[in-house]
Amino acid sequence: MLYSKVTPEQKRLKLRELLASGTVQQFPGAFNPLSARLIEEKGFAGVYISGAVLANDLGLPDIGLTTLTEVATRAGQIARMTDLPSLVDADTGFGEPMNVARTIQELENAGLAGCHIEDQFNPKRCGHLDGKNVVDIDTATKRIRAAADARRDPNFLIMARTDIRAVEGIQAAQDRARALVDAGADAIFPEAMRDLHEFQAIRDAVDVPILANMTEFGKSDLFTVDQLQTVGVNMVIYPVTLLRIAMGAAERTLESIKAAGTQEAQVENMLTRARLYELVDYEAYNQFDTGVFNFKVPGIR
Ligand SMILES: C[C@](O)(C(=O)O)[C@H](CC(=O)O)C(=O)O
Ligand SMILES: [Mg+2]
Repeated sequence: MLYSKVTPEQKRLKLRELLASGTVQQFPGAFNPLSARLIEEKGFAGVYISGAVLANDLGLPDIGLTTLTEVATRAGQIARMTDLPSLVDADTGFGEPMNVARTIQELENAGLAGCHIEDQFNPKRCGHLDGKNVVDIDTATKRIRAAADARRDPNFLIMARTDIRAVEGIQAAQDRARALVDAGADAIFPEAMRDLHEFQAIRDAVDVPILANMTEFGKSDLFTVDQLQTVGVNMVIYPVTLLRIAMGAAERTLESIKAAGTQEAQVENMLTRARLYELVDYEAYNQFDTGVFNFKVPGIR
């Protein structure tokens, strides 16, 4: 009922354990707080909170227009719905290294288990689009050092994302990954890897956990967990999958209502009222009310 009773500290510890397990951990992207509960119920390891989803949900393109306040608020709303650890996309950290430091503390306050900070220039863009640019090594490492120094919970995961592969190639990505780890990154997100060999190259370059971004319509094939396991990936995200599916269903439903004059044909595809109530734990609220308001005190009429 209400929100998760697992504390942010416990979730961060859990994330560390998951990443140390040696098996690929799946983190689907929640597109709203309730979908985080669905992700947990279906047995996934954790929840990813995508910057693209957050921006698109507001009707904005994913080009760094969302603010720290918007991201921390929404990420906090999602994280508190689940007992699982949540990893949030903090884009380029929302400014200069000092802003990055503040970003980390706000995300800690919002109950996140960790975040990733990338080395793109602003305005940033989806890592799977062409025409990206990255900042120099000095700026990139300063962002990560500021992030690592700012956290108050040593288990809050600072993941460094590098977008350099698409600009300078896989060798540059290996070099940058090493430098980011030296600067204090706990994990590496190598963006827009072309194939499994490239994930292997990053695996060979660093000792920390690495993430695979299995976003649809991007530069990578959609590898299975078994494939990713063979190249030593620790965590896989499906960042925009649920939003794409939900919006696809919404579009088809609207067209069908328009054409048929009723939603009748779509009802079988819907989450039922009963299932929706189950997800929001409606029954527990009924019980809570009974306990609080239906008490009797002897002698009081
Ligand atoms: C992972 C990502 O950063 C996101 O915001 O979810 C995006 C996903 C996407 O646009 O498909 C990315 O840059 O890969
Ligand atoms: Mg993003």
